[in-house]
Amino acid sequence: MRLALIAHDEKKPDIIEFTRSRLDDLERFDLMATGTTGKRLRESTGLDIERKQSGPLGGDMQIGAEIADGNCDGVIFLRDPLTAQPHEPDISALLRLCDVHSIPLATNLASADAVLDELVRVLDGEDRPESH
Ligand SMILES: O=C(CO)COP(=O)(O)O
Repeated sequence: MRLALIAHDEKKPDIIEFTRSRLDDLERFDLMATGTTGKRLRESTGLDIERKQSGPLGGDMQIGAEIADGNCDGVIFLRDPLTAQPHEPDISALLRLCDVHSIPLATNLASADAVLDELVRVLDGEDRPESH
């Protein structure tokens, strides 16, 4: 199962803290991230994370493309609601694609736990041997 992790600059400490607190669960996923988020998470957690471009340079669009191709099962995107972003159209496009393709999306810490809990529940179901 493939999960995208993204955080705006003001939220990077939060995504690092979140990732540390859910390390055992997150290790079960195939992870990808926008450039700087992925770099910071690799450095601080040692997780193996595929890094896309930095968000303002097209990383949000690349994750959007993964969603459109059916290669992303969830997005945790800790957005900064108080700072204008130069690539706001890219951000809106990514959020829109989550809705188009019905991809679980968390945009703050409280919902991040809820989305991850649900994805882990699905993973546990997939891991369970089939009963006959
Ligand atoms: O800007 C972002 C998402 O819109 C995040 O990009 P970085 O992870 O490269 O900082």
